Amino acid sequence: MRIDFTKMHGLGNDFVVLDARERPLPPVDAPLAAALADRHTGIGCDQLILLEPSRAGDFRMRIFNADGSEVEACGNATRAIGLLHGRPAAIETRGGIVRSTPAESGISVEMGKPRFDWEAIPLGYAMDTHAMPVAWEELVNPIAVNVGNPHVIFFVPDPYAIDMARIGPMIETDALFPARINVNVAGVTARDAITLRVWERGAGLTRACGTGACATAVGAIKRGLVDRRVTVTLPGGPLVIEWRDDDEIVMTGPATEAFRGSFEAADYGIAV
Ligand SMILES: N[C@@H](CCC[C@H](N)C(=O)O)C(=O)O
Repeated sequence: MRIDFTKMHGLGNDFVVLDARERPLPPVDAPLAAALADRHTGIGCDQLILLEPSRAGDFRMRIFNADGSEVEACGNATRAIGLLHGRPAAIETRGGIVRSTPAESGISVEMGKPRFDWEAIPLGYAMDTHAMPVAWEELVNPIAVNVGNPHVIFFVPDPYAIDMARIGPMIETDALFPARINVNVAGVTARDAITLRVWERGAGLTRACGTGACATAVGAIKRGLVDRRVTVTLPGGPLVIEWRDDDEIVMTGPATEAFRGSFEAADYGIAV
């Protein structure tokens, strides 16, 4: 049995998309997701996206990191799936319903409302999440926010001076974060501009992270560093993030289909 996939990306954060909305597929579990995501022995991606029918929205989007872990939210994948769908969609995720709409400059997504309480991040114990009294080497006093998935944000003079490949995994797996965490290092360059790099939970350094851009913009607004509409520039390019007065975070940016293909189920140990 051959299984079709679509390879997509948002600013270079790349996805293998399996579409089970119309026709059921064999179950996807963590080992299968990790095998398909492997860049040497599989198709290769930062996240595997599985689309399924939903009662709560137009369809459900399940998100697996490259290490196989299933997670709640993915901003760039939501834009990619919005592009694939071709019209406005209410998309059910583990993090809640998100709404994508085609826009002049790509796809806009209503990502939901941020949460700042320590249990919602989640943290391992009670702490002020707006100015956390913690440090990892030169990374100090972060802010933590959950935008569907958990993020910690450090504001630094130059994000490109931080050795993220070394310090990112240390923070991601610190006991303070029982569900692990996405690690953002951000530099504010103007009232409407932020430079950002992200060490993603379960995927490592990616070219872009949509939820990271949302969390960082919200964190910078909370600290009074930027205005409520800001361009966040990642290694892969810019996203525009607005934190509206009704508390909703709106992300706008590009999404791209790279190619379509198929694989033999048996090659990945899928019994049919
Ligand atoms: N690349 C994504 C985030 C994917 C999930 C994340 N690694 C997590 O574990 O929460 C994005 O664009 O938001």
